[in-house]
Amino acid sequence: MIEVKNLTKKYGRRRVLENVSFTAEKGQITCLIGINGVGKTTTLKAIMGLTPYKSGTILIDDEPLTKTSYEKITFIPDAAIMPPSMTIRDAFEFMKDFYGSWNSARAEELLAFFKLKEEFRIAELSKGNIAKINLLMGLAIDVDYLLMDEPFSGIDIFSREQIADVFTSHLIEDRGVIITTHEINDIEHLIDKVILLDNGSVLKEFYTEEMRSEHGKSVIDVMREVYRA
Ligand SMILES: Nc1ncnc2c1ncn2[C@@H]1O[C@H](COP(=O)(O)OP(=O)(O)OP(=O)(O)O)[C@@H](O)[C@H]1O
Repeated sequence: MIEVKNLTKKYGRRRVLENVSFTAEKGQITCLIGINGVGKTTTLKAIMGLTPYKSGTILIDDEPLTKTSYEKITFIPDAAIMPPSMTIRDAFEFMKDFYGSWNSARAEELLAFFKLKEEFRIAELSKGNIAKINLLMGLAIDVDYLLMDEPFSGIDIFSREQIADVFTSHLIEDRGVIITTHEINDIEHLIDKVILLDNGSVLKEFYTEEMRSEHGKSVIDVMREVYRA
């Protein structure tokens, strides 16, 4: 489990996260939702140790982030992560050399799943295909937790559907996933847990199934209540 407790972060004098607390379990998809600039990416970066924070605790399977926890967790950003001059084949070779836990068989399977070819060059990929390659790179490392920043943002409906299919396939296995989004429509059915953020604070944390069965509300219903209040 990933536990974020009372995370507070400032950029200069500006407070961008204020006592943010939530948990994300293994085997579940947790979604950080909020409009642009509420602090979703900053939260993911703090979990990964990519940005310092003022106060708070972040635990991964009950332990603070250390060199060994990096074997447990990976971050999939929303921009190209590989140099544009590389082909997908070069990128695979790079990842294989860099990560002991690179799973070549899974990478090949994902490449076929997304109907991409090894000879494609990163520079030539569309935004949707960049998103697929990023997802592929993250999923092909054998880690327990995946953090994904806006995996569905700005890409066409068919690519979204393909990416969504990965979330319901064996390719995710029993890993814990945290994704950020400001558009919930297409992915509501995939999500186990929701964290609603606003102005750097958690407004509400809930399980989607519980919300549906006990209160008859969808994520969008709850968002309307919370954000319009
Ligand atoms: N390096 C930085 N220096 C100063 N301020 C920053 C920096 N990075 C982010 N911020 C500010 O911190 C706040 C939170 O940014 P963050 O990127 O976490 O938001 P977000 O919810 O991920 O937004 P988006 O949906 O647009 O990606 C924003 O107001 C942003 O302007």
